[in-house]
Amino acid sequence: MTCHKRYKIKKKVREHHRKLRKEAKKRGHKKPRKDPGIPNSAPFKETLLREAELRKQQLEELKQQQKLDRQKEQDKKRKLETDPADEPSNVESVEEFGQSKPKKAKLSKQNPKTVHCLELKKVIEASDILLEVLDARDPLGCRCPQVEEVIVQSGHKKLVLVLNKSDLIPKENLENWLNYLTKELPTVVFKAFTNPKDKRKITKVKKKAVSFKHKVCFGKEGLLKLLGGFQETLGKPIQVGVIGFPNVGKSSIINSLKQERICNVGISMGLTRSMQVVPLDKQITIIDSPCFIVSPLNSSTALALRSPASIEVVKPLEAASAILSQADARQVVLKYNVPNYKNSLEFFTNLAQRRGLHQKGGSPNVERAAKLLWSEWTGASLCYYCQPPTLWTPPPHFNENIVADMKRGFNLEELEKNNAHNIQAIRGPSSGNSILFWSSGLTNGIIEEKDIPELPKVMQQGKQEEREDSEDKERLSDMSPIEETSEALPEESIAGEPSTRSSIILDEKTKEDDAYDFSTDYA
Ligand SMILES: Nc1nc2c(ncn2[C@@H]2O[C@H](COP(=O)(O)OP(=O)(O)OP(=O)(O)O)[C@@H](O)[C@H]2O)c(=O)[nH]1
Repeated sequence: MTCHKRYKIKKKVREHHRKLRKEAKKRGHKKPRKDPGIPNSAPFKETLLREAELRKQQLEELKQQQKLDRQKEQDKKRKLETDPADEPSNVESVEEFGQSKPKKAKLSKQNPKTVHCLELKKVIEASDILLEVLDARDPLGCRCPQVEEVIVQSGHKKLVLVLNKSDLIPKENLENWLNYLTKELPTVVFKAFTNPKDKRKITKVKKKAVSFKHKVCFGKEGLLKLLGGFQETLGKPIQVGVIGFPNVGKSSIINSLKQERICNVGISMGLTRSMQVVPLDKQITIIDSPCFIVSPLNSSTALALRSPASIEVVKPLEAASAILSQADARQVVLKYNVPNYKNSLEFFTNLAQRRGLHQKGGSPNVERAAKLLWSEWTGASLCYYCQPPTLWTPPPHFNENIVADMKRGFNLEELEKNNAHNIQAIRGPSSGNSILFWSSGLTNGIIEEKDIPELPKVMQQGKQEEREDSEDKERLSDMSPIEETSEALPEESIAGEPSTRSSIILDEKTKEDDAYDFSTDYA
């Protein structure tokens, strides 16, 4: 927005408020007095604030309940009005990437978990090699035994582990994990290209200037050589599927390999919703996939860290408390610069005060503090690490024959050399600067649509509306990807669009500014 337009709006708003005040004065209304809150000198201020916070939460829960009840009633009414035959009952078969708009619209009407499962199965089916991407901060927690079992049972597919985000863990820890994982499967140490301006809002003009050519990424050559070598032994073009839990960096790896912003990347979990085919060269094609669906039977920490927020309902306070319970309290206190805590509520109260997260009246906003911690632990900058188990025990779906079979056809010596070189080159944090975390182990996933638990009807409807909204956004983004995504996802920029196009859009916007009509737009 231009300054001219902004100042014009501000002026009009001031005038409008002045007018309202004048009218209220004429009618004899006085401004209600502001609540000064609890004075600092009051005894038990903390307890009182916490009680107030609890009361507010209860009130919100009540409101939520009422909203759900209202939705239930509306749902009933709608059901009576519409023809039940119109409802999507059976799962439609998903078309290939590049599917037509009406088919996309049909997909969006399905349970998103079903769509994820279908797309994932398609990716597994279409691939010769599957790259299971693991967040180096919790590699075991990013492995899904159910998906691995399907790949092993297929008999002829290869599984390779990619230890991504290796810049976020200490070097010794990275070495230990590499030693542990290579006992089982070929493992590649990787650090994908990430946008340094991840957390800031980037202007559209700056965004297009970001080039991949000079950005730091480790493990690309090693991975390409590994895939190239395998392709040569096979003697035919290969398809490589990239799979994993949300936010582990699947799309970032593809972008790094391609040196282009070809896939959507972002801090929000579950961004990729359908498979995307990216040809690397004539011989190798990479396929991006939506994330695994987490089984509700997992521990609450696994659910908090691995559930895509776009399709799962997770309460921030519960999720953050679960994460906190498995982190080293001493290091957490040092990292967040808060006093020692006895329970998670006390920690979040302290954190909210420390970060200036207050509600009206001055009470600490515990909910926002919990959200902040949760987003940091699922995001892309917090350094934490887990220790690998002391003894290597193969998962039940692996035996020695399978391990040997999975390694056949790869040049493992070259891979080892590349990994050693990358470990030396990657600058990770020291163990004092990162937080020790106790992993919950392998995370169970759902691969068959029939295993997906049914959502309560009311929630289905809520999610349906959300999806329709995002479908509309998608349609808009088809017209101008950079424009749209910059507003939806300020944290991370998205796939490449010819730079001229965004500048045209900017020009058009600037022209529009002068044509702004306050009386229609503000009213
Ligand atoms: N520090 C660091 N951050 C990374 C790395 N790789 C990816 N990220 C960040 O992790 C976040 C998630 O990356 P994505 O590539 O969108 O992850 P994804 O697995 O495709 O996510 P979904 O589409 O949600 O399944 C982004 O903010 C990336 O910038 C890495 O090697 N190091």
